[in-house]
Amino acid sequence: MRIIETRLAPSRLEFVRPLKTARATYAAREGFLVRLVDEEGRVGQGEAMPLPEFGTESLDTCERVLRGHLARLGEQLIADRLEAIPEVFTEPGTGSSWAPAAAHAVELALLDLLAQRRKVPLSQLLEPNARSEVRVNALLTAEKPEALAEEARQAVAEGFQTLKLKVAGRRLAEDEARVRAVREAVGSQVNLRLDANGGWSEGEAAQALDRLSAYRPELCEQPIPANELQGLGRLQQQAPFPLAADEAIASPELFPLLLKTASGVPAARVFVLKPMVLGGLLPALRFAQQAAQLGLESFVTSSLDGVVSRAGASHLAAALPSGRLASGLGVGRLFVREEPPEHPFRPVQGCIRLPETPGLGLST
Ligand SMILES: O=C(O)CCC(=O)c1ccccc1C(=O)O
Ligand SMILES: [Mg+2]
Repeated sequence: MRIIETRLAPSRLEFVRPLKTARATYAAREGFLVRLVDEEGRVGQGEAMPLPEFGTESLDTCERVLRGHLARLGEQLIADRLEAIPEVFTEPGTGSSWAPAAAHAVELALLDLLAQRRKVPLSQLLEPNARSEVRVNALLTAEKPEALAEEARQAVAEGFQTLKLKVAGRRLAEDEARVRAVREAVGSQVNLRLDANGGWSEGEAAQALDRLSAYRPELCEQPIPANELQGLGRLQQQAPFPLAADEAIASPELFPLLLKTASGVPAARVFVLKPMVLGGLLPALRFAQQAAQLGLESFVTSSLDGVVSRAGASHLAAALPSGRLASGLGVGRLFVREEPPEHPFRPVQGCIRLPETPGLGLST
């Protein structure tokens, strides 16, 4: 394929209310939307929404690198093969300019085009046996136990079977009251996922996981800081339920160490794949396949980004080796307004049913 036109537009998504994690509070998300037009007039869409706390480049670097990628795109003939796509935005010999959000945007727009050219949904370009729907979790954002319980009841009434709750950054007794309130509100059949965003020390985590296990969590994301891979592996050996590495998967260079830490065990039983952080869908898929061969599971989440990225992440989720764990892609309702406003990637009954149209399945 040949790219005959490229477009870059800034994008900003305002949260309905600020989202607090153990590490940061977000009022809005900012990034860029990319459009690539091929020689037959098809339009491929991509999006970059950097999240520097998770190891991506800054907004400024993202724009600079993205403009460079787009300038080079017009100068080459790109083979109509999956393997050819990464070569477009990995400049030979410049390993230092790792800008995953910029790479994600270009990769996604090219994948959208390639899938349209092959006349298949993006999920099937990634994996011929991709599933046709993905289950998603509801992200609960309230702070107090009573408000959380109400939010949880409402999510279950809307059809969500997996709820996710941020923990850490406050006293364990408070978190215990919050987790208990949610469990009591929804009963034993709903999956309750915890996310500490690295907010505990190893000792605190051991105590918290032990205490919170009484409420039967499905898993806990990132109990301790991202760089403590051996500590995470140790905690997982002791923990009464699965731990999930999230912030720890800061770049593809770490993949081998996550699957086998210095002590010989994997860092966790589950891996959270954020395509924006990993530089695209293809590196994320490759990692999930390696993990699955070792009996380790993965699920996909957005990094709180826009419709275009979540559409790509939904196709990736459908292509993963297993769809058992719900994906973190139901965050659209946290934003005041989205672009495009109408799209098929809104969960219905806790499920995103993938469009059958070729490519991403987003109108342009
Ligand atoms: O999983 C979800 O539902 C949403 C994704 C999410 O929580 C998230 C979004 C941005 C940054 C970090 C995280 C996280 O999982 O820690
Ligand atoms: Mg997380």
